[in-house]
Amino acid sequence: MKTEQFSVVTVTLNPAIDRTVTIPNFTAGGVNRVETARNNAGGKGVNVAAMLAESGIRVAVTGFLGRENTSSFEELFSHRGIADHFVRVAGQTRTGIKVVDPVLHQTTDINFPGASVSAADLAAFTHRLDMLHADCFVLAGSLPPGADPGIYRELITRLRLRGPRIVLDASGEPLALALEARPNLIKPNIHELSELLGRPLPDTAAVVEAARELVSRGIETVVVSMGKDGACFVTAREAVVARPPRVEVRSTVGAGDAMVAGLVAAQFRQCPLADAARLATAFSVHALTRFADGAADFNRSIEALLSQVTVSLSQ
Ligand SMILES: Nc1ncnc2c1ncn2[C@@H]1O[C@H](COP(=O)(O)OP(=O)(O)O)[C@@H](O)[C@H]1O
Ligand SMILES: O=P(O)(O)OC[C@H]1O[C@](O)(COP(=O)(O)O)[C@@H](O)[C@@H]1O
Repeated sequence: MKTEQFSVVTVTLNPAIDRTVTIPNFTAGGVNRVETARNNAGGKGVNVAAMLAESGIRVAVTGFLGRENTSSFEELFSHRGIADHFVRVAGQTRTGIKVVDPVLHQTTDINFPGASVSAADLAAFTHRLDMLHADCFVLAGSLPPGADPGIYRELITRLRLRGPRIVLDASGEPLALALEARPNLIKPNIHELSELLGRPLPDTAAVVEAARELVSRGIETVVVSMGKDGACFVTAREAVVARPPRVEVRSTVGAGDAMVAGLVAAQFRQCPLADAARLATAFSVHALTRFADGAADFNRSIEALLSQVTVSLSQ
């Protein structure tokens, strides 16, 4: 395989098919009846790539796909013009259940661990990654069984030699270890950041302070998403908070991934932090207000949402 150049490469080591079921008044411990059900190819880096492709950015995807159920992924990639560099491995890509409750307005995620990857699979993936060149790499999501928790740290160190920007969306031990390799941008949600630092983050001021702590450890940009309360965007020079408008949420699945996609798109526009916060939030709100089937005119939808986001400076 010869080397190929892209604007963005997203890495999803543990992709997932999202089976979204709509259940009005979903009750844990009770009998629940499904109103509608649908399957979408997903996983963090896949969702980021799908949105970037919609916005017109040339993107490739890699990671591991179980060779027994690739069709929904292949359809998505060919439909969106995404270059498919996933390594095929034995077995099936996991399917996760997303319960959307249109009455109680909440989404319940049931995520599975995923199929194991072997040492040979990991070697094939590293070889594939070496062939892919991009201005920006996005490493996102949980790890499949068989991958070392330090894998993001190692991948960042390896990619760093080639000089791209590196965005990481991870949690738990893989995130903690990866920080040592200093990705350019991370986007934990408030729960992931609280777990990382081992303390509660009761308000926005506490979140900004925690993000500054990570900036002081050498991460250029730390973005902390806080669900309906918006997100904090923090660099060494400034901190801003972006609040989404009140919208009718169809599903929160992929809202964080959309924010990552918006942050990457903002890098290509060379936006100041406040504009990047506005754009990233508009991407998230776009994802919240429709199911993952693509908008008739993605860029027009984003433009319309930009003015509805409230951005303010933080202390
Ligand atoms: N219920 C909601 N109402 C309005 N905006 C939301 C809602 N949930 C998420 N968002 C928007 O999506 C962004 C990312 O969502 P969040 O749930 O924090 O990410 P993650 O999926 O990574 O946990 C938020 O910063 C916010 O702008
Ligand atoms: O890799 P993880 O952490 O198990 O997450 C996978 C899940 O996250 C998603 O990418 C959605 O993530 P967000 O809701 O955080 O944006 C789903 O498509 C997928 O099922």
